[in-house]
Amino acid sequence: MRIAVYGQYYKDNTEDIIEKMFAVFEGHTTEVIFEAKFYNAIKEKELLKEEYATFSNHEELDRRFDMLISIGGDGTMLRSATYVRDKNIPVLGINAGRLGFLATVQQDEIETLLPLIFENKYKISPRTLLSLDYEGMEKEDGLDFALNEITVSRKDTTSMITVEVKLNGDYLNAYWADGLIISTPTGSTGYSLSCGGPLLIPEVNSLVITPIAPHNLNARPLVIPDDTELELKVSGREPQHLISLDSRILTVDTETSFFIKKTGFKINMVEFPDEKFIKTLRKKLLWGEDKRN
Ligand SMILES: NC(=O)c1ccc[n+]([C@@H]2O[C@H](COP(=O)([O-])OP(=O)(O)OC[C@H]3O[C@@H](n4cnc5c(N)ncnc54)[C@H](O)[C@@H]3O)[C@@H](O)[C@H]2O)c1
Ligand SMILES: Nc1ncnc2c1ncn2[C@@H]1O[C@H](COP(=O)(O)OP(=O)(O)OP(=O)(O)O)[C@@H](O)[C@H]1O
Repeated sequence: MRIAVYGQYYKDNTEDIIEKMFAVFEGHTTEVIFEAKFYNAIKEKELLKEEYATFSNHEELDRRFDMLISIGGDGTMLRSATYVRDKNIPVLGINAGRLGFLATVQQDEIETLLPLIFENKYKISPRTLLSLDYEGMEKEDGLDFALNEITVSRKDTTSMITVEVKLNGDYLNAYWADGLIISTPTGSTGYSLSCGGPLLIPEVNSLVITPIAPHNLNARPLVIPDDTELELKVSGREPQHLISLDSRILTVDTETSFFIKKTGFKINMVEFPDEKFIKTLRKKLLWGEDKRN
C-alpha cells in the first residue's frame, strides 16, 4: 500500500503517533512518503529507522497513492485537502488536536483502527467542496476551493458589510451583517453551526447560506441545492473585504462580483464502520449526556 503522511506541527505527542503508526505498517508492504516540512521535523528527532521520499506540494503527490494520513486536528485535515485535490486519494485523519470532527481516529485507536485499512474494512465518505472564482483572481495553491466553507467578512472596520447574493442569476437578498458563510455539509458542523446554521449529514446534496451576526433579524440560514451557482458582491465603508476558504484568506476589492459553485471533484474521507459521522456527531455534541433521556 502506498501511503502519504502529512502533519503541520511537531508536538510532544507526535512521537507516540508516529511510533504507533509504523508499528501497524510493519508486517505490511507499504511505501511511505512524507510531506517535506513534517518529515524534516520528525527526522530531527530521530524517530525514523529509514529514509523516506517527500512531497512539498500537490503536484508532487502521486495520484497512485492509496491513502493520505493526516496527523493533527481538523485544521490539518482541511490543509490535507489542498494536497489531495482531485486525485481521489482517500484521506484518513489521526486526531492529535482537540475537537476532531474531521480527524476521527483518536490517538488510542491507532492500533485497532489503522490495521483495517490493510484489510479493506473501511468506507469512503465523499465530501462536496466549493470553488471560488472572480475576474483577475490569481489561482494560488489552496486558495480556489474549500472543504468546509467560503466566507466573506469585513476588513479593517467594525462597520457591517452588505453582501448581495444571487442564486443562478436570480436576486436573493442583500445581507447587512459582519459577513456571510457559504457552507458545505462538511462545514455545517464548523463556523456555520456557531452562527446558527443547521447540521447537514455529509451525503446531503445541499449547501447552507448562513449570515454572520445579521442586523436584519429576519435573515436566517438558508439551505439550497448544491448545484446552485452563487454570485456575491460586497459593498461597505472600506475599499476591501476578506474572503476565506477554510483556514486560508484572500483580500478582495469591494464591488467585485465573485462566483461560488461546487467543484467537479470530491474529497474522499475514510470512515470506519464504528466511527460513522452520526456517531462523531453524538460524541462531539454530547448528545445523550443529558441525564433526563
Ligand atoms: N466561530 C467559529 O466557530 C469559527 C470561526 C472561524 C473559523 N471556524 C472554523 O474553523 C475552520 C478552520 O479551522 P482552523 O483549525 O484553521 O481554525 P481554528 O484553529 O480557529 O479552529 C477552529 C475550530 O473549528 C473546528 N472545525 C473545523 N472544521 C470543522 C468541521 N467541519 N466541523 C466541526 N468543527 C470544525 C476545529 O476543530 C477547531 O476546533 C473553518 O473552516 C471554520 O469552519 C469556526
Ligand atoms: N502533528 C501533530 N502532532 C501532535 N500534535 C498535533 C499535530 N498537529 C496538531 N497537533 C495538536 O493539535 C492542535 C490542533 O491542530 P490543528 O490546527 O490541526 O487543528 P484545529 O483546527 O485547531 O482543530 P482541533 O480543534 O480539532 O484541534 C495543535 O495545536 C496541536 O496541539
